[in-house]
Amino acid sequence: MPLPAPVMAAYSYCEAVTGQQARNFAYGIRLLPTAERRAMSALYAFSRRVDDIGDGALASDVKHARLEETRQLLDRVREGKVEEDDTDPVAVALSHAAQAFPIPLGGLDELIDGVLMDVRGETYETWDELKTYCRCVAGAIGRLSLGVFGTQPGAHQVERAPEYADTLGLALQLTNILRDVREDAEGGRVYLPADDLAKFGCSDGFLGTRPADGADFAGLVHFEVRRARALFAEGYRLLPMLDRRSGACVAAMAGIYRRLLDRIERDPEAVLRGRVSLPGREKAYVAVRGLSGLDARHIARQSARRRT
Ligand SMILES: CC(C)=CCC/C(C)=C/CC/C(C)=C/COP(=O)(O)OP(=O)(O)O
Repeated sequence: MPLPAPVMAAYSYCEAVTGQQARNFAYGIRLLPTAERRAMSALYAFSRRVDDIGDGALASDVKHARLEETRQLLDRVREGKVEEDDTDPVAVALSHAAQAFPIPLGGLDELIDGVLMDVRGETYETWDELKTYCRCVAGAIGRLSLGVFGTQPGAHQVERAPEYADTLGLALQLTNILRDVREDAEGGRVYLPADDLAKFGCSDGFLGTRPADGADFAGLVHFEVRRARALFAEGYRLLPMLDRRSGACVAAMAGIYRRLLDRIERDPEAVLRGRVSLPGREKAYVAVRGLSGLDARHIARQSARRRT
C-alpha cells in the first residue's frame, strides 16, 4: 500500500539529510530495501539532530534545553502522539518507522544521555568509562538498527544479536574518535582514556600537526587500533544472523570504517594533519563487495578463526 503523502514527504526529507550528511553510512543504508532504508534514514535524521545540538556553538544551558525538547519529542513518538501532518518531518518519519519496525526507541534516550555527557564536558579516565559513553552514542545506534534489520529465523545464538550490534557500534565509535582526534582537540575535547594517554606520554593532548616532544603518539594510536579491531571481530558475529541486504548494509558501514582504521594504522600522524577519509570510489567498492557477500564471508571466516 502506498504511504500517505505527508509520510512520504517526511521520509524524503530524512533521506535527503542522510544522503547529504552521512558521508560514510549512506553507502550502507542505500543497500537496504525501501522500507528499511527509509526507517534507517529516519533514525539517522533524528540522531543527526541530537548530535548537531551537542556539537554546535550554543551555550550549554541552551543545549540542555534543546536536548530536553528532543526527549519530549521522542516521548510523543513513543506514545503514538505524532500526527501525519505534524510540521516536523523527522518526527513524522520516526513515528512511522517505529510503528513499522520493532525499534527499541530507548536507544535514542541513551543517545541523548551520551550527548549530555559531551555537553557537560566529561572526560574519561579509563576505557571502561569511555565505553559507557560509546555505548550511548553508538552502541545504541547499533541496537536501534537491529530493530529495523531483524534477525534470521533459527540463527545460531540469536539472543546475542543486540550485544554484537552494540559492540559493532563501539568499534565504529572508537575509529571515529581516532579519526577526529584533531577536530575534537580544537573543540577542547579529548575522548581517549586519560590512562592510555599517560601510558604513551600524550597527556598534553593533540593540538598541533605533530606529536609533542617525547610523546609516543604512534604507540597510542596502534594500541587503540588493536582495541578497535578486536571490537570489530567480536561485532562481526552479528553478520550471519542478518538477511542478505541487512548484512550488506552492516558490512559496508563497518568495511568503510575498517579501511579508515587501516589508513590510520599506516600513518598515525595523518589524524593530526587533517581528517582521514576514503575516496568515494573506494567507499562504493566496499559497498558493492558487501552486497555481493564477499566481505561478509571473509569477515565471518576471520571471526570464526579468532574464536578457535
Ligand atoms: C549494527 C550496526 C548497524 C551498527 C552501526 C551503529 C552505528 C551506525 C554507529 C554510528 C556511530 C558513529 C561512528 C557515528 C558517527 O557519525 P558521523 O555522521 O560523524 O560519521 P561520519 O563523519 O563518518 O560520516
